[in-house]
Amino acid sequence: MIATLLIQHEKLEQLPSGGTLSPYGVHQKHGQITSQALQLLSSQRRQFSNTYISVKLDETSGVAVMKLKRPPVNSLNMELLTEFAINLEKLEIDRGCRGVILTSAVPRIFSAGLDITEMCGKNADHYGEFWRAVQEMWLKLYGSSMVTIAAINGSSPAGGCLMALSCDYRIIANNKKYTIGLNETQLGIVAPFWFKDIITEVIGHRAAERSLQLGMLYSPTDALKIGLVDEVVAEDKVQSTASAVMAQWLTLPDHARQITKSMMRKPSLDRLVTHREADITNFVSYITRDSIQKSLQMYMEMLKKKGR
Ligand SMILES: CCCCC/C=C\CCCC/C=C/C(=O)SCCNC(=O)CCNC(=O)[C@H](O)C(C)(C)COP(=O)(O)OP(=O)(O)OC[C@H]1O[C@@H](n2cnc3c(N)ncnc32)[C@H](O)[C@@H]1OP(=O)(O)O
Repeated sequence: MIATLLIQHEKLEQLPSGGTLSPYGVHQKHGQITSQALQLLSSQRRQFSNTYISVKLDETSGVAVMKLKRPPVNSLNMELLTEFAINLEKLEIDRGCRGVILTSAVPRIFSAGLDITEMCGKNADHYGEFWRAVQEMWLKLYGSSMVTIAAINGSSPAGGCLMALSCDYRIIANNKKYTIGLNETQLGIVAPFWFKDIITEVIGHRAAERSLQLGMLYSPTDALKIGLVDEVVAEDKVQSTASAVMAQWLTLPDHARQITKSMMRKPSLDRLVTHREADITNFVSYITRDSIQKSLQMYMEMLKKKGR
């Protein structure tokens, strides 16, 4: 028992931020064994935090709450994406964790999507590396065998919406100011095929086509109407609803649910895995176009003006 806990704890030890997805060891430092074991046995919660992600795992329920914490808008830069993938992988291999609630620590924002500054004014190698990190985040989240619930406590455009779409269930706060959707065309860019595939899976072909072409951002109630989210609840009920839904999902045997989830998601995952390198090459050649760089720069200027 103690040995298992020690290994789990080692798996969950804080990794330095900005690390890579390389495997990490499970060797324990001998001098720390007793105190760590005692600490673990007396506590049902484990927490760890990186620069942009915090995780709290409740060992009694087997549910982790993962929060994005990159103010002002949780835009997804390379470091956050990498930390996200590492933390999710750590939870994935932790036997004590069966479900993850994904939410934001930043008021009024779930995530503003990909950090546009990562896609502007950099070189091709950077864009390639960045896109690989975006793919990795998605493969880990969409491919997770755990129950994943998005507790959307703020606006969630583009890449933020993709994260929510990749979860098993979406709960959004009932606030007209919050919007969610894949608005890429409004930036003058195209959502890649796997963004398109996932929104189509969730809301159906007709709604996805309209939504993607027009780069639509929906209020919570409109998002519910088209099935982009599963539930709209009062702002102060988002977390408790997420916990209640999670408890319901976790009443099912993991084995049956996981195989079913995998059956449903495997074709989309395989499509990206098979075309991963081509997708990176495509992204780099697309994003380095002068016209695309100009569109993104203009969009950033517009955002900055609006903020003043
Ligand atoms: C043919 C083949 C095609 C292949 C295609 C391949 C690839 C291309 C596709 C790439 C996919 C892209 C996905 C994305 O996620 S792109 C990002 C899209 N995101 C957005 O459009 C959201 C923009 N932001 C907002 O709408 C708002 O900021 C907000 C999230 C609603 C929050 O509003 P508010 O609270 O009023 O905050 P501010 O607008 O004042 O923003 C505060 C500061 O944050 C900066 N900001 C905002 N969003 C981003 C972002 N996504 N990236 C970087 N920075 C961002 C904003 O400029 C403000 O900065 P300042 O304080 O310095 O002025």
